[in-house]
Amino acid sequence: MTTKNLAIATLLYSPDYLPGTFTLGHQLNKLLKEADKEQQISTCLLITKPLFQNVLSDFAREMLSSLYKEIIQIEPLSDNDSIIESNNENLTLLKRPELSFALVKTRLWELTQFDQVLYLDSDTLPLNVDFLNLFSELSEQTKYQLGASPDIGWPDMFNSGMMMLVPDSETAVALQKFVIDEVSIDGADQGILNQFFNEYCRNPKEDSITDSSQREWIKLSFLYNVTTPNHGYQCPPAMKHFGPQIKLIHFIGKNKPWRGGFRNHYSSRWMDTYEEFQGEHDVTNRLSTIRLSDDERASEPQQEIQAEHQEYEKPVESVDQNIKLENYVQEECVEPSTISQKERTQEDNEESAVSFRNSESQSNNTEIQPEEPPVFIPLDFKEWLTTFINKEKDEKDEKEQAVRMPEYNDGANSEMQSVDEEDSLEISEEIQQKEESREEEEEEEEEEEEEEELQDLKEDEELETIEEEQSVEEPESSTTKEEDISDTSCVEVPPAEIVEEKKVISVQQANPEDIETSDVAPTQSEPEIKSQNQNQMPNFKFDWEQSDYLSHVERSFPDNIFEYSVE
Ligand SMILES: O=c1ccn([C@@H]2O[C@H](COP(=O)(O)OP(=O)(O)O[C@H]3O[C@H](CO)[C@@H](O)[C@H](O)[C@H]3O)[C@@H](O)[C@H]2O)c(=O)[nH]1
Ligand SMILES: [Mn+2]
Repeated sequence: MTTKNLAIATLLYSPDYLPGTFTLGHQLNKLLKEADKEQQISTCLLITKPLFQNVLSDFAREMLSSLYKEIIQIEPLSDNDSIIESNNENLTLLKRPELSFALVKTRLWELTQFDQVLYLDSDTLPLNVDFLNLFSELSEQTKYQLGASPDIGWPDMFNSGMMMLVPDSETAVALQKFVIDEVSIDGADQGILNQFFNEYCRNPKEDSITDSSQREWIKLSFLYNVTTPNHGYQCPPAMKHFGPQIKLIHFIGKNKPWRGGFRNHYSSRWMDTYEEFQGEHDVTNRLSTIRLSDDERASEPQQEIQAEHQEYEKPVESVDQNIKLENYVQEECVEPSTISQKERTQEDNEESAVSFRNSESQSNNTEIQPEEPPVFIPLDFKEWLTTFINKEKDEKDEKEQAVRMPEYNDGANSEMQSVDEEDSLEISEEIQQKEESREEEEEEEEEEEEEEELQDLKEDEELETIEEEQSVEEPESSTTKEEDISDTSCVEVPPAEIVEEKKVISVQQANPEDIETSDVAPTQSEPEIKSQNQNQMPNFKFDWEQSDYLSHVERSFPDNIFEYSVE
């Protein structure tokens, strides 16, 4: 009997998913060791070439290389731009423009050095060794088959965040041709892969593939890819029943556990694993170069960093024990439609900023400072900026760093390029002027919005008891009272940032003067405004996002991350 070459693979094409990629790699190694399958099953990371070579720091590259046995650098698909263009309409419905590039998952079929591959999104977390049973369950899998669990959004389709596949060059070619010829249902990989492998999604008339009838989706148990959040009406009792059998959890949607936008039993488990990874890989020492602005230094986040350091010195345990599975079943499964988004974010921020780790100090702190929720800092952001992103080029010229990208999706060059310095400065001034006048407009708008929100809040309170009975699709939709709730069952109400003009900004070293000004300017530091800013999560772009593919990737960060200076 010949032994099969098996692999578990994941994908990374932008640095903001690094925390997921690190945590997954760490967890995979831990579980493979526990199952004594380190030698039998390889791990590999598919990473885009420009990201690996030009964007990531040496430290990040080394870290990834130590976590994954193979680092496979991939190129965008040929015709990437036209593919993105043709899928734009459907992707807009999904409201996840950053996923346009996820079609590159079709390159998984090129990994013919392996006989079978288990693909996992970077936002997945295997919970125990049982997920490895997939290899024995599908030991007879053929190249025509794809193993995956149903998607909760449309259960006749599979979710493409966990897939068992048999790499095959012919399939890879056919699939990549299919991507060019067809429009994906969701504008990204999940749609197209379903259209290719899943008979429910095939269009016999338009289907130009010769042997498409042989292709087959093998429906796997949902326990192998339990997606969260899940607001399905069956979720609470099902979670109670099936919860202990879950093998892998998948944090779908825009809010990822490392972004801190939501919190439940599983995001806490993810956070514990992330901390465990950091503790074991000495990431905290790298973080010590972070310098906060004077104002912030005296306040909570700095203490939080110190607390983090102390935390890593002792063995990591599951510290966030106050969020238990039962709580998840009772509170998190059901959409808390009675809480307005604003209140929700405020709550989340208070919880997150106080500390994910220190549950004791959490209650104290929220009691002490109920009026002033501390600034929420996405932990990972500090790492991207200080540790994981190659900042060398930028540091040469501070002015250059202040250059703002001319237009969203502008300058779509096929190669990663650095902006010409002089041009950049001219553009910078021009953009700065535009930005200033837009900021003024935005301030006025914000004031109006504030008034509206106050009104909304009152109405939300009145509606509270009625809404408790109703199931609403997504948190974002719960505040938009103008929308007909019945319409939201399928189509999510656009969050503020989608409607808003796209903001384009480059990451720059925080200018101490700016920080002072912004500290003085009360309009920006009002807790209410901060909370509002976080709700809106505008889309920022980094200087290095000038390559062709990265120009399509939208960013969502809270405004206040730019208040931190970095040495
Ligand atoms: O900016 C990004 C976005 C995605 N990814 C990678 O691509 C994967 C897919 O993106 P993700 O945010 O995980 O998508 P989901 O929220 O899980 O959305 C669903 O829809 C996507 C588009 O069809 C599918 O790729 C997912 O598997 C499916 O679960 C991630 O896990 C990463 O591995 C990046 O590296 N950078
Ligand atoms: Mn995912």
